[in-house]
Amino acid sequence: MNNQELSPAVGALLVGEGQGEPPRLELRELRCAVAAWPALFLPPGGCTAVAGPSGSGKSRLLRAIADLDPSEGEVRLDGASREAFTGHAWRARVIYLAADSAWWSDRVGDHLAVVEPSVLAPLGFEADVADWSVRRLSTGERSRLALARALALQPRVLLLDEPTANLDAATTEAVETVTEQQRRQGLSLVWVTHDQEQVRRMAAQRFVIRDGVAEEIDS
Ligand SMILES: Nc1ncnc2c1ncn2[C@@H]1O[C@H](COP(=O)(O)OP(=O)(O)OP(=O)(O)O)[C@@H](O)[C@H]1O
Repeated sequence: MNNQELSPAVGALLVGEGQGEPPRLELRELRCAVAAWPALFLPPGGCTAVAGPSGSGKSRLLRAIADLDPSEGEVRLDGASREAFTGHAWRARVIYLAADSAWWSDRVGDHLAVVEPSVLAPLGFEADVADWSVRRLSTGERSRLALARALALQPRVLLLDEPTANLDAATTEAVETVTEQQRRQGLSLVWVTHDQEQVRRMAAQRFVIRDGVAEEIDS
């Protein structure tokens, strides 16, 4: 088989293999109950966008990568197989950020591993947000604080499920700025969005789920 016969994703995978450094996140033949992702090569600091019709399996695939749902296939982090991690250790490094975040205590600060002003301030919060009640949060505040909560755990990969769907333009920009900052420090992102302008701004790689299969499309 020559390189022209390879899908773009598999081609990138082979290029990455040749460079010696393992990808931050690598998928081979990942399959969950409703969809499959044949190949993904995501470098440190990289961002892959995922689109597809409602119900096509975007959330389920992200949950499968995070090991929140059962799946088959190979998932690697910095070259290490997911099987080498406990579920808890994997999910601390590969965090799934749901579109509708769950909160288990009424005090915001109880959810933050650290109160990090350099993350909270660009998202529009001061450190006293730790004392806020979760019940008072608007939808957009919940989304932004869920992002801050995830970043406080210093993940290696963040799986973002429509993180700006409920946000206005200014707040969307704040989320993109914070995630860009984190990418410069090596955080890798898989970003589900229907916003094509956002895809152009954020992602070098793009996948679309067609007939239950994530296919790479030209960037
Ligand atoms: N726990 C579950 N058990 C069985 N089927 C499920 C479960 N969760 C989701 N599904 C189904 O799997 C399919 C894919 O759902 P998923 O939430 O991944 O879609 P999506 O592409 O993220 O859609 P949207 O853009 O509307 O959020 C849907 O048909 C959904 O009804």
